[in-house]
Amino acid sequence: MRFDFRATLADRDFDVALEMEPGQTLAVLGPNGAGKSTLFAIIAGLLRPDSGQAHLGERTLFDMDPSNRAWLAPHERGTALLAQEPLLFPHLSALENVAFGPRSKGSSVSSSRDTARRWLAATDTAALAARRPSELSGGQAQRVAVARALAAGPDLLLLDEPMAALDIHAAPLMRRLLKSVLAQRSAIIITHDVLDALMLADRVMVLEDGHITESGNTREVLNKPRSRFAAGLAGLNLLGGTVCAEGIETSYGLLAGTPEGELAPGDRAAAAFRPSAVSVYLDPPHGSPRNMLRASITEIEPHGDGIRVRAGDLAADITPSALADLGLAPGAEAHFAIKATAVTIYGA
Ligand SMILES: Nc1ncnc2c1ncn2[C@@H]1O[C@H](COP(=O)(O)OP(=O)(O)OP(=O)(O)O)[C@@H](O)[C@H]1O
Repeated sequence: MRFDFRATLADRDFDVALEMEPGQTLAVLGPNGAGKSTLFAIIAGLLRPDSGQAHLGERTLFDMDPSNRAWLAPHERGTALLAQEPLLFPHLSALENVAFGPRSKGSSVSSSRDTARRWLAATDTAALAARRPSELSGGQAQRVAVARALAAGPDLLLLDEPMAALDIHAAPLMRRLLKSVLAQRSAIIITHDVLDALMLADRVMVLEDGHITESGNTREVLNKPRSRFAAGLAGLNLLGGTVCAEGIETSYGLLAGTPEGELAPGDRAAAAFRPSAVSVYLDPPHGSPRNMLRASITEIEPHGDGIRVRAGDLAADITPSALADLGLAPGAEAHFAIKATAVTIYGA
């Protein structure tokens, strides 16, 4: 179902507009306090915005315009919210939890239970039907919660970090389950995980300080991020600057790279490159490559099997033995070499 939404909420500095085509899954990414939960609360009818309106298919979820005011209660909206924690009714069995939605929509007891059994089967939890939530593992309870959300037949599914509370064994199972249930279904998923965005979403939207800073096709945004936040998620360095004849002039120095799309001198652009493509030297090496940026080291931290060296917005991945050889420490001036072939430059 088509969904359009626009809302402002002054005391949270929230101002967001978005549109979704039927069957699309949108991933919402953003740092803590960006407004992701606020977005869901307004869509689900738990929070009133100051202005704006939203439509889901033919239904007006809310319209804050005084001349046209409309407000649907949460249970009338056709939305279902799946929280980080499963939030199942503790006194009901898994089957009764899942049957609750259809039952409260007026289905008979037996037909609600049939629907519940179907969704328990679809979420691979049929064998757990008689158990209470306290008798389920975290992963099992979250799968039952997915069944409960879907059994209500929502037109828009809201998933708030559904993998966050799961351990490393349960998360891949849940991801696979969501991949199958989200196909052809309108859904918005809040996530901090780039893998979820890539596997589950058609589009991503980056929310920062209550405003959208970037949105678009998932692969495109992660391959060519324009916001620092998306670049961080994609594991890329992102430096902004101005296009010049040799490449891009950044605050760290000139960077040559491969331009993508039409770029003219003077245009604002971004340069993206992997930290693994950056080498660190205390003294500029002889026969130095073209891209040599000078910066002061701000942090040194473990990263996977290696070491990540940061200098402001620049990150380089080096080996522990290189760190020992170089004797790097925060505060030291260093030279960061980046092969031009590893740098992509595109319009910002
Ligand atoms: N109940 C509340 N009353 C007033 N302000 C709130 C309330 N909840 C959140 N805020 C504020 O609204 C802004 C957005 O918060 P929100 O919880 O929507 O962010 P979020 O992106 O979901 O963050 P997180 O990733 O930490 O869950 C923040 O400035 C936050 O302090």
